[in-house]
Amino acid sequence: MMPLSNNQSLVVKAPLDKNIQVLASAGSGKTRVLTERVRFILEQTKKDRVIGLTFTNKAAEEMIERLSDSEEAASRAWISTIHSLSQSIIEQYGHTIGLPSELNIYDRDKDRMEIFLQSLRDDGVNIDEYLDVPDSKEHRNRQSIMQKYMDAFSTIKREFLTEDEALVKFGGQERIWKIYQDYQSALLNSGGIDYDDILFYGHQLLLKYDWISNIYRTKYKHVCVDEAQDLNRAQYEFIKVFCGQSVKSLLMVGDPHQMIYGFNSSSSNFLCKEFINDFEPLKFELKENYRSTKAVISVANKLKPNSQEERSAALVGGVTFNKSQDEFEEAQWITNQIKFLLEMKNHDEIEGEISLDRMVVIARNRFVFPALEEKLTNENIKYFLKKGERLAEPSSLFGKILDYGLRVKLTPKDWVDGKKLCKLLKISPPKDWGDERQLYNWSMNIDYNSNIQFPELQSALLKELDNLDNEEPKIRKFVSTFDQKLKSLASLSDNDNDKLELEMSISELNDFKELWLRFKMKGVGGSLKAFRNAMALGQVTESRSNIGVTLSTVHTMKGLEKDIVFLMGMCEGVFPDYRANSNSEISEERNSAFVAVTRAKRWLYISYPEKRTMPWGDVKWQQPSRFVKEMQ
Ligand SMILES: Nc1ncnc2c1ncn2[C@@H]1O[C@H](COP(=O)(O)OP(=O)(O)OP(=O)(O)O)[C@@H](O)[C@H]1O
Repeated sequence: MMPLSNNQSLVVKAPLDKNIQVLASAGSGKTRVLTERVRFILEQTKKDRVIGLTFTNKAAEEMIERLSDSEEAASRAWISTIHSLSQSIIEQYGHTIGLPSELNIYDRDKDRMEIFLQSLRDDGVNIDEYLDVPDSKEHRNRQSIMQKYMDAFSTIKREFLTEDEALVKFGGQERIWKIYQDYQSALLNSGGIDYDDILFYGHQLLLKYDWISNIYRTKYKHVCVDEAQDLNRAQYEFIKVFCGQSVKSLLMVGDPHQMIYGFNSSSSNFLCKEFINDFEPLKFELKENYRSTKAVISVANKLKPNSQEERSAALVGGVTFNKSQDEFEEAQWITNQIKFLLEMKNHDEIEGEISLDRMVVIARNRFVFPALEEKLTNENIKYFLKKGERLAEPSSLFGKILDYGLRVKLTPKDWVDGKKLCKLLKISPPKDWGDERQLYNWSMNIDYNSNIQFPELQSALLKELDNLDNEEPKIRKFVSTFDQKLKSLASLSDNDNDKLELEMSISELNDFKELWLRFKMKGVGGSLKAFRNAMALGQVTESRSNIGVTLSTVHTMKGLEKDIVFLMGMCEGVFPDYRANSNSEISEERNSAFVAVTRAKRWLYISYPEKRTMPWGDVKWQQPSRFVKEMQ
């Protein structure tokens, strides 16, 4: 491995009892410095433990991978996302503030909405009548009002707003606080919490009970935070109270130019201002870009003047711009470039053979990709869409029953999933929720003559789910039983619809098995509850090897790099997004463009179409993105 630069080394070897701020540009080796710092702390001390905090599970895995050769790291370093750390605190001590001992995390937006609507009904609000308007425009309008409430609840939790602050922020709506509190109680009454609550309650526990925080503070003397430009109030306050007065070694690394989660209430102020005021850290800057060629750095610097310094040994590289008539011609152009590069095979600037796995096509959002996907498929070029950490919704009836059934089994009070299940099974929902044997009862109530697909199979599925041991579920056996059942049904069936349903069911059962195996490999537990929560927190998303050229949104490519980057669909309205109007929103779009560009190690191709077909069929003229104009 290349040695650390002098500046990187200064950070890694800084005194162990000091807080440290590192402002570092794209490709300057942040992740590298962070992992080497963890290694250094472990080497220099005999017993000290370190916590490394990241935003995504992928980033945590990347760090664990880089430290995998260190035995000390295995026993004395805990690398985790901020949410996972908080979740484990809640699991241990949540009962002290009245949280259920078995946590159910409502990870789907529409489930949270259902709980919100129920809390309004309980309050005597006739919300169903309100939402049931025939005019479709008005209907959407009212739904979006409800969504605004949900967003407000998230903001209250992410920004730790008090009642008064919430009142100011949401324009003097006097009832907002009461409505919010009712939603919170409704969540707890359904046996669960939502994603934002994880940090909210974790913070509350650490703040209220010194004895709990001291357990962690005594154990972990060093805390290292990656991508700290993306912290929001809840995350920052959580870290702050986690460290308290006794942790004297808090390292925060970040790049203000790459702050792209403003919609999550993130702000680089936490790294750049509050951290300085609260922790008085030593300050370091890393500007040299070790990743990219001169050509890429020069374009990045046009978007963000003086953000990057060229390393003296940087290669020349290349940036190409292309204007196409429409998105189909653009897709053709990219496909041609890919073929040309593959035929070239070798080039001095690329280590090893030029192959599809060295390439990524990045766009502002995933709706830009269809034309390209079609072209790549026609030309037999393998590709895959890079997924975020959220799991896809199941689409077969079997997959849905498996998913909702598991949730209800673990949280019998979870009426949200319970009701969905009853609807699918065409049985009437119970009056009271909480019966431990609900699934078994429902399996007996299914009417085999009703028109649900494969009622006997679904009934058997509920029974087997009910049978699973919570602590030591025999998932392999469960999966193989249903795999056989589904395959034998498929061999008997001659109805196309049924065959399609069975095919999807088999594939979703397989996904379930893969998730389980991945979960088991992680060694974070073996119970069904731990499994479900790992799914909710995105800790077990796809491990399947991805083959071909990567298609990714900017946000999913954060922190990663490829030799060859295509940046497509660069029109005004797409990138920057048409919803970005204020200065701060546009500046965040610029950060996103900067992140996209700086993923490139060697060559960058930037393209835009002059016309695009809208989802409703119209063809619309496009303006090239202002960012393209700046970069050209
Ligand atoms: N001292 C060094 N010498 C040579 N290469 C280095 C050095 N430090 C880092 N690199 C390489 O530079 C690239 C960028 O490093 P890394 O991913 O750690 O940067 P980063 O600052 O986290 O990037 P970003 O914020 O843009 O995602 C990697 O390929 C890494 O191996």
